[in-house]
Amino acid sequence: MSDKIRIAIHGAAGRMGQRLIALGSVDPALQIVAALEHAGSSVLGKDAGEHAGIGKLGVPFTAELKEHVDAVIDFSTPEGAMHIVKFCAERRIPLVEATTGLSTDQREEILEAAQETAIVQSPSMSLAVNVAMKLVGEAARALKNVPSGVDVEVVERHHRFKEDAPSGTALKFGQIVADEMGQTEQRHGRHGQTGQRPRQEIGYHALRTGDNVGEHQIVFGLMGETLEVYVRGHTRDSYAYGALAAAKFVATKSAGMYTMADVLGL
Ligand SMILES: NC(=O)C1=CN([C@@H]2O[C@H](COP(=O)(O)OP(=O)(O)OC[C@H]3O[C@@H](n4cnc5c(N)ncnc54)[C@H](OP(=O)(O)O)[C@@H]3O)[C@@H](O)[C@H]2O)C=CC1
Ligand SMILES: O=C(O)C1=N[C@H](C(=O)O)C[C@H](O)C1
Repeated sequence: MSDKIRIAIHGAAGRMGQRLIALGSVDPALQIVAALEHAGSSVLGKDAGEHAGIGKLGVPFTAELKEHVDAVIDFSTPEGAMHIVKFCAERRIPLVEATTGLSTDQREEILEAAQETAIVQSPSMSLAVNVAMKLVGEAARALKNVPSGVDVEVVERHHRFKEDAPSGTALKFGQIVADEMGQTEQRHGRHGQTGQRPRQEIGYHALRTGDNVGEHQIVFGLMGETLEVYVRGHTRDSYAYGALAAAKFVATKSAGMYTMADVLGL
């Protein structure tokens, strides 16, 4: 019996799924044993390695997980995510949950599932983004009492295929700021006779252009100067490597909710 960590990828035919198949299959600590897709997918039965452009892997796309696995990684859709969260919670299978665009209720359900199994959840598995989250928290803490006020806006850029806006990462950056500075409102874009900017809001601006794999710019605007934290992905592999590290981390953990800061030791 191999001592490799056995993983399944959910949403395995997608943009992220393909990179996880490609990178996971050459990681000596891991074995990809299942490539999961939804029951209506046109790829069912096809080889996941061939679909990912790495040649035959011997792992066909399936709609149901039958194999024993040590962890599942989910990059799919909110509906897909809720399906696999329930599945993993019922069977106590550790889960890496990366899908964004989740509703408040769905996030609540994931928290409840973490009472049954170990879950690493983050809107970004990237090392640079998670370090940027620390920096943004630090900046918000340092600036929260500036007497003339600080305006915070989050600008994010992603590819034209992205289905949710603003990105889960942008919302997380905003949450980190609000937890420190106390803003109570979200403003999504501006148009027309908006009036002066209220203090208590965080502005979000979502650009969708070309094949951009993800950029986030957190702007702290003061009177007389501006501080910006900017983090830019060059390739989806930055998210995929983080998710594979999270799978190794979560595979041996007991039930609970974990973050990428836990995985990365930040
Ligand atoms: N946390 C992070 O670091 C990152 C998170 N993401 C998030 O991951 C998610 C996926 O992104 P991306 O790979 O670009 O998207 P894609 O649309 O390329 O991939 C999603 C895949 O999931 C499949 N799918 C759809 N519904 C279900 C279902 N019910 N069950 C199982 N699979 C399903 C899709 O199939 P079909 O095409 O047939 O619908 C597709 O193959 C998004 O929410 C994105 O925001 C992305 C990058 C990084
Ligand atoms: O859809 C994407 O591509 C990405 N989605 C995540 C998000 O919504 O924050 C993470 C990353 O920026 C790429």
